[in-house]
Amino acid sequence: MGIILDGKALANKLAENLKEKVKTLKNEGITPHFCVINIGDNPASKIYVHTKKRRAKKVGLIQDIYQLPTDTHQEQVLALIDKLNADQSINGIMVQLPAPKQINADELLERIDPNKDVDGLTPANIGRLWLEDHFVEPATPAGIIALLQHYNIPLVGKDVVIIGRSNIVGQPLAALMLEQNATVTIAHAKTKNLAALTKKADIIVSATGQAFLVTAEMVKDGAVIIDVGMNHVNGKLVGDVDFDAVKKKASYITPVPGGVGPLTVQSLMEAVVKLTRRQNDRK
Ligand SMILES: Nc1nc(=O)c2c([nH]1)NC[C@@H]1CN(c3ccc(C(=O)N[C@@H](CCC(=O)O)C(=O)O)cc3)C=[N+]21
Repeated sequence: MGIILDGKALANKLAENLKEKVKTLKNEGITPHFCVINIGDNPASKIYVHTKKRRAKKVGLIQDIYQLPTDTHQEQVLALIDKLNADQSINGIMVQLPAPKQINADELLERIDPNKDVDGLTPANIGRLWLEDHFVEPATPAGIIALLQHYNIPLVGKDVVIIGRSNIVGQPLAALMLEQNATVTIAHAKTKNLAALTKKADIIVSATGQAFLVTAEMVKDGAVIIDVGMNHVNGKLVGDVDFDAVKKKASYITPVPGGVGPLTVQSLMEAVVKLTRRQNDRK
């Protein structure tokens, strides 16, 4: 029976440490200040933005939310990003994804000053990630690495299968795990035989948005299971993994909710503080 990787508990613990760090900064006259740009009324985004607001307040950060209407023009958002880039009092900027159809999200991300890139999603910071010379990491991958570290689950030499190749999860997580000397395979919708890959994996990470994608038959005895999925099934939040069945075979497994999600938000807060310290020439 697998041990539950309690992301919520770890996020709370890390938040306490971060709060102390922020206090120290405040005593030096520095209060980390970041901005979230949310375009339109995606219901999931609304929830995340509020979760962040709560967490930011708890840790002592200043967070501004720029809620823009669904029909906002690309140029308006670019102008806002330019303004925030130039504003010395702002330490971090992020654009909540997904954005409405008329918006070119890649162009928005490219416009963010890499030094203020809380999400680590600008081309410069994605490049630095693969060069193993990074100062900020995308939040969900950073949270997953923190979770594995906390439970003393090593990555060196492990066979990892990541299902999903998104810019915000699969790809950056592959870079971070490779950096820790794991052998990483990224599977995706066109992968020929997913089960053949996952059956051999020491660690499986699923980030697809397909409920019940990962079944017990696909999992090796003693594997570590990280579920990044967020799916609503009959009004209930579930991940990509058939949790009850897979739990019996896994050595460790993350629940949904209470697993990777809370650590994503915590990692964002950590990134804001990291960037703030860096902008003020602190290690
Ligand atoms: N630019 C950008 N950066 C992101 O980091 C980003 C994004 N866009 N778009 C969407 C995804 C998703 N994401 C989550 C944040 C919190 C929870 C979270 O706190 N989940 C709770 C449950 C929340 C609930 O009950 O709905 C949990 O898993 O326990 C989940 C997912 C951040 N994302």
